[in-house]
Parts: sequence; structure tokens; C-alpha cells
Amino acid sequence: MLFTESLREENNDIFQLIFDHPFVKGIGEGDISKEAIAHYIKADFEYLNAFMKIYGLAASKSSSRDDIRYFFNKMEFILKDEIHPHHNFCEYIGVPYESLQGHPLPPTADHYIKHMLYHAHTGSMGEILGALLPCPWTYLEIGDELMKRYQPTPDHPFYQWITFYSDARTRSTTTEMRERLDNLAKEASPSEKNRIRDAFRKSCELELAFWEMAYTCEEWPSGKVVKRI
Ligand SMILES: Cc1ncc(CN)c(N)n1
Repeated sequence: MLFTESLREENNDIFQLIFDHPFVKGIGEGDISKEAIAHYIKADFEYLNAFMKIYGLAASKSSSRDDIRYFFNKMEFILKDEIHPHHNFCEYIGVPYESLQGHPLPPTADHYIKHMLYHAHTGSMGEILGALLPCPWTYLEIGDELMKRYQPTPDHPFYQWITFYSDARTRSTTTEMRERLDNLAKEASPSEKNRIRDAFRKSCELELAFWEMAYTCEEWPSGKVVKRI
């Protein structure tokens, strides 16, 4: 069994919880509150900015031009292509994209970004890819799952979002990252493989938590503290 196949198997519980999360099901059903979508976009815009910077950190640790080109192309994919699903959500809620940019991160998004940055600064290339991989992989499978369950047609409000993530380019982002990680895992020591496993599982947990953060419009505790008399 390939290393990434074992990662997928070990984290199947979280993948299933993601597919059944009310925000994710709401995308399939075409029914999510406008507040939750705005909360998601505000956090995800900053999350994707951080993701590109982590690709930059990974490029700085690369040992070949091929690796540098790979991370450069992935950054370009976020800049040029991954804005389309955000636009789909913004059009649905009737809010300009620009007004949802530059907002402070809610706790879960902050945690997720810092988790990836930790591995980018302290870990091996395998560990970095282990922390990054759940991002494209869970979304690819969400796209596939929503296509299968809801068979959306072009008049579905989130047709663009769903088809973007079940599209061949999202698929190749996941496949390429998996191939790179599988190659690195062949040379990795048992303790390094355990660190990769840990990074991967925590990112899966934080993917699930990110949907919950958006659905509940999560705030920092002080924003919700009830005043005592
Ligand atoms: C939190 C999160 N995870 C994954 C993706 C898909 N690249 C995303 N846009 N946002």
C-alpha cells in the first residue's frame, strides 16, 4: 500500500465527518446562510494567502528547479484559479469579494495556518507536504461526493464551486502532491513517517473544524463573553 493510501485509510473517519458536515451538505443542497458564507470567505481568503506563503517557504527548502517550479505553479493556481469558487459564493450572497478581504482570522483558521507554518519552519519536505495535502485532497473528495449525491446542473447556485473542486485540475493538484509525498516517504525514517502522519491527521481535523467555524460564525471568546452584573 502506498504511504498516502495508508494516510487516507487512517483518516477515513474525518473524511466522512466532513462529507456529512451541515455546511458541506448545504453546498450540495444549495442552502447555506449568507452569514456563514461570508464568514467562510473572510477566513478562506486569508487562509489561501497563508497557503501560498507556505508554498514559498517550501520552495526555499527545495533542492531542484523542478521542485521550485512545482511550488510556483501551485501558487499561480491559487492566485488565478481558486478565486472562482470564492466568486461563486460572493455572487450568491450579493456581497463584493473585496469587502470580505483583509479581515482578522477566527480562532480555528488562525490555528490551522499556524499548524502549517510550524511544519513549514521546523519540518522536512515530507512533513510540510503532509500538513498541506488535506487541503486539496478533502476538497477534491467533497467535490466528487457532492457531484455523486446531488448531481448538480448549471442552474444549481453552487454549480461552479462543486465543479471546480471535482475538476481535473484539482484532481491533478492532489495526485501530484501525493506522488511527491509517496516518493519522499520511501526514504523517510519511521519517526519521520510518524511526524508526517501527525501533521496530516491534524490538518484533516482542522479542515473539519474550518467548516464548523464557518457554519457557527466562530469568534474569539471575548467577542461572545456574557457580561456579568
Ligand atoms: C480551509 C481550506 N481548505 C482547502 C481549500 C481548498 N484548496 C480551501 N480553499 N480552504
